Amino acid sequence: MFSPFAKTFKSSFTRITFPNARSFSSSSNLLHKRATGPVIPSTSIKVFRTISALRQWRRQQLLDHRTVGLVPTMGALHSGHASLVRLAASQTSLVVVTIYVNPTQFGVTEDLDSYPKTWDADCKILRDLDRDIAEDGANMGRIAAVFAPDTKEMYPSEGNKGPSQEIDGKGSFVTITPVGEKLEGKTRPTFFRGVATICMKLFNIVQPEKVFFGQKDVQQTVVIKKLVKDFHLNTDVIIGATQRESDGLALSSRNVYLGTRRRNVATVLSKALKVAETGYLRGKRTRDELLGPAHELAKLMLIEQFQMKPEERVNYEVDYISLADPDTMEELDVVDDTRGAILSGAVKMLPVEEPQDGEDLGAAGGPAVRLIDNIILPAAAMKAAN
Ligand SMILES: Nc1ncnc2c1ncn2[C@@H]1O[C@H](COP(=O)(O)OP(=O)(O)OP(=O)(O)O)[C@@H](O)[C@H]1O
Ligand SMILES: CC(C)(CO)[C@@H](O)C(=O)[O-]
Ligand code: BAL
Repeated sequence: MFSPFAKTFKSSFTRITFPNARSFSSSSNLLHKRATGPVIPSTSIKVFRTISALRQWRRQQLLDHRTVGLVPTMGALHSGHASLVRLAASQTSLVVVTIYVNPTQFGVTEDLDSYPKTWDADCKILRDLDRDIAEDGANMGRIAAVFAPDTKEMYPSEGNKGPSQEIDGKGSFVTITPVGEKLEGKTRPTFFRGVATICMKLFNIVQPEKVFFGQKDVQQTVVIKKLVKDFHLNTDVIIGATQRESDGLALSSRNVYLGTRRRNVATVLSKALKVAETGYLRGKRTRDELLGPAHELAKLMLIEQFQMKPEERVNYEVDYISLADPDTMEELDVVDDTRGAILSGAVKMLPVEEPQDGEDLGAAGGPAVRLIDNIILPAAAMKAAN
């Protein structure tokens, strides 16, 4: 494990048509065809589809003493991903971005099949981003490679049927408990098993000096830190700040499912968390003092919606709003000033009622969308030594 070298990949580039969202990859076959070659056109960014090809490249970089920063993604790239790539380029010589929609982190009833796949747009984003990075003299590195394997490459023992997505499915899995069973793990019981498993594979293949993850998926960062610590993986975990729309909504690939009506209300979660954060900054420390106003805000916003006509309103369910320990994600009754806490939440935006003719319902017809977000409550500054 974590032996110095690894392999290659192939990707399927499944094309999905989104009837109501910006079109993703359907038209630009030119870039698509070119991008299946060894580099993204007009760049030096290599495209690896097999583990063996990637390992061969990685071996040379090791011999040349170049550091590698890994940014794992599921594609459908946005400015949140771009910020992680920039961060990686500021700290390592060669940035490797992985684009792989990992089936084992999706439950059997979740959106694996409709998950946005935007290969052409992703290549353009990486091309432009790499140019920007090159122009900024402060950077240490560039985007060196994209690793976009297919599922046969990543789950070699599972053949054509692919790995199990069932809760009690058999296979070679990594589990990180109890943290992976709480919060997101409660609603998505196979999620962190899938994430830990695919990240273990990616870390073994790419052998990065540093790995970069977004704060937006805060529980994922806790799981990854534990994976690295408990399996003695030789890499540093670096967390990048959550990137947001101007109204506070955290960027997320799944936001394309929202459509206009729900997009306007999707700020409910970030607003609720902000209310709790304000309480903390004003000196409140107990669970009730912090989370009470957050739940109240979410309730009031929903009441407002239900005063509207069905064809105008939006419905949502708060899955959880949590106040948890920053290392274990155990729920807290009171925040310990010396440790701070993680405020996090999940809201399910339900499909709109009475969709109107020509209404922008969002990608894939506007299914239910699970939004997650969080805010770190910092440990109080230590008093000056007395
Ligand atoms: N708004 C954001 N700010 C910073 N990092 C982000 C943001 N959104 C995603 N990331 C990070 O990008 C990496 C890849 O995430 P992923 O490809 O799943 O995108 P996503 O937008 O989180 O998608 P999804 O909608 O499926 O949750 C993860 O480390 C994730 O935390
Ligand atoms: C880390 C990750 C790329 C693993 O598939 C995914 O969970 C994500 O995009 O956050
Ligand atoms: N960013 C998290 C990936 C997922 O929800 O599957």
